[in-house]
Amino acid sequence: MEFISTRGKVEKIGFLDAVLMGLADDGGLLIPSEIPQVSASKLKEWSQLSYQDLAYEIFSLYIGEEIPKNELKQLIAESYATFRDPEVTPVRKITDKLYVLELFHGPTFAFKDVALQFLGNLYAYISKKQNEIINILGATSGDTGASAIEGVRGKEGIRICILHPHQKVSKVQELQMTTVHDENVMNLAVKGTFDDCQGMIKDLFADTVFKNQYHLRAINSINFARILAQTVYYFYAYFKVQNADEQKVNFSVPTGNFGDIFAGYLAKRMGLPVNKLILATNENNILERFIKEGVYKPGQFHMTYSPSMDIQVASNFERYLYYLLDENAELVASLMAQFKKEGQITINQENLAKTQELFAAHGVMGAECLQTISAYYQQHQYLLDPHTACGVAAFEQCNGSDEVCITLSTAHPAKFNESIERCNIEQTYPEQIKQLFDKPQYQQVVDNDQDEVVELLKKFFV
Ligand SMILES: N[C@@H](CCOP(=O)(O)O)C(=O)O
Repeated sequence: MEFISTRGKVEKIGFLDAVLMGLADDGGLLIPSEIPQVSASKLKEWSQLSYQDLAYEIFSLYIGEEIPKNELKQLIAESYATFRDPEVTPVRKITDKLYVLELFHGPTFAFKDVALQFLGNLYAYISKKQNEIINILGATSGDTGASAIEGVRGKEGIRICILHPHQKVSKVQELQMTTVHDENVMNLAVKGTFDDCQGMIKDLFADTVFKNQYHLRAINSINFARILAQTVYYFYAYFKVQNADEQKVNFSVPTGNFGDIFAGYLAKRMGLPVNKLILATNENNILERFIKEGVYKPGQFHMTYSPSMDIQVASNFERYLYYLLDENAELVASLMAQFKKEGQITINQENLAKTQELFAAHGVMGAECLQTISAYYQQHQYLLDPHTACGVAAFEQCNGSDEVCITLSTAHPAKFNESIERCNIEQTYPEQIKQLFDKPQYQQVVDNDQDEVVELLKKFFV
């Protein structure tokens, strides 16, 4: 399998090089040169597999011979041995129409662990095998940071710096990142928004001289390995809910950076018979507006009950755009340049219709989010975190009467007690989260200033 850039200006590279490159050197995003196709008979075989065996089958399609079979199996086994549920990502039936795919059984109680436990181990593997320096630079609106740090903390040959928006993540998210006092970890709290943090790291990755000199590696979903690992649970969950009366299966996906839902899109393109992808978001609803109106244009930033989705510019939108525009890299490059200059992309009616055939969207406002948490707690004794609540509210808006829906539960409610308390629900923290409150924090608060960040990175990355 070879990888190319959405902007068409990068030579084809293999999987491991794509992982190391992170953001494509031409500023685009890496994607497989062809999407592997999975036949109906293969899907039937796969439906019987454990999570780990399924991950092995799917990863192999993209990794080929680059990692020997036994070593890949070992990497997968280690990555999912840290999960608290033997199924890794179990599916719970809530009603006849609604299933919840619990993605929060990993070390940091968020879906990011599913990919980042693997990517952390993969980086350690590459560092050892190829003697590569791995200096990770990432941006987070709360979950990715903690999960990436947990994935690589203490690992030899790896350093990690995470930028998060100061005081714009939940207390537990902040503690998960900043109570880590390992020598290879640096947390920068930027006085700005997640978009500022993501903008900064994207600029630094696009500066190929700086990137290569400091061996910058990505853990955000700009890295294709993240997307790949996240496709696995779409297959796994689909197989769990396939029903006797063969109702269509939708997925409702809380999303900010378009990465998780893009993984679902990729699964569908590989041959998984997903019906509709329901995009759930909050007041920061650029993606909802794109799906409903065909205009991609950042709006006003809002702090919400679901801070991980407080994002205006969604990284993976470019990957979708590439496929929507029939893999026309030149057109993608010119539209992205236009976006940089004019701050907006508008697609034509034909492409809007294509988008709406596959996606539905609902931006869930604060009151609706809290109402959904309360209602599901009272009626089904199931406590949703605020992001999952947005997913469930979007399911209620967008699911058809002859369809079932799997909502991705992206995080454990204990990560967002600020919102849960507003519903007058008292929850018990898992022990790992309770302990965080007694630990000292290590972070540097910095201005929203790229030069200041660069100076700190130069000292930290060797
Ligand atoms: N919601 C994310 C933002 C970063 O997204 P990613 O999928 O590109 O890592 C977070 O919680 O940090």
